[in-house]
Amino acid sequence: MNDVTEPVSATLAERAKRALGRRNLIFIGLMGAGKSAIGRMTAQALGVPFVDSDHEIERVSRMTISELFTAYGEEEFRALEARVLKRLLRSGPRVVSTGGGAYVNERSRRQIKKGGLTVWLNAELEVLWERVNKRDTRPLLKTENPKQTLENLMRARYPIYAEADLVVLSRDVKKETMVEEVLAAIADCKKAETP
Ligand SMILES: Nc1ncnc2c1ncn2[C@@H]1O[C@H](COP(=O)(O)OP(=O)(O)OP(=O)(O)O)[C@@H](O)[C@H]1O
Ligand SMILES: O=C(O)C1=C[C@@H](O)[C@@H](O)[C@H](O)C1
Ligand SMILES: [Mg+2]
Repeated sequence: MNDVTEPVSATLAERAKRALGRRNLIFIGLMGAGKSAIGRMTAQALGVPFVDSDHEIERVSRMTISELFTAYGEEEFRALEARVLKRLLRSGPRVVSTGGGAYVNERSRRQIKKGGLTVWLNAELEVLWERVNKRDTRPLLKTENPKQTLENLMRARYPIYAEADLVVLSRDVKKETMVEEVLAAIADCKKAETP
């Protein structure tokens, strides 16, 4: 238990950093929720390193996510994702943004839960669709009706994402506002750090 009273002058970022301790902050949520964009800015605000599992997978494999799906299929991609996450989560504190399907995979979910505090960027379909329909880099949305596919993924995944420690509603507000809400959620989080 941390029963040290925070000085009134501590900024939101300082309070969040203290609450996070040595844990990682792990962003989860659907494609377009803002895990990469908001994750990077949150790391800057906290003054801790940022890593993005999709980017790290592309770096180590020297292939794009789309190429990996085409060459090896989703199952192999998930196995690689789990291996990369295990390494990224080894030491904290860091901000780790995951790919949209990572938390849905049992092996990765176990590692993520063990690896730190999870924050789900929860977003409505229209918000996600507006963001993802501009690019065709997401292999799971290369279907006849990608908006319907996105809705199906929401139905299947939202009950699982809901297991996160923290939930922040991702919507069309300034990214800085999103970061502030994430920091406030961490600062108010009652989940104690295990030694
Ligand atoms: N609050 C916001 N307002 C406006 N645009 C946003 C906001 N948050 C994120 N975006 C934009 O939405 C797009 C998708 O965001 P981002 O790439 O961070 O999503 P993601 O959750 O990492 O998706 P994926 O799972 O596909 O990696 C980006 O262009 C990003 O700049
Ligand atoms: O939602 C998903 O399953 C995915 C999301 C992306 O971040 C990538 O990890 C990949 O396109 C799979
Ligand atoms: Mg991303």
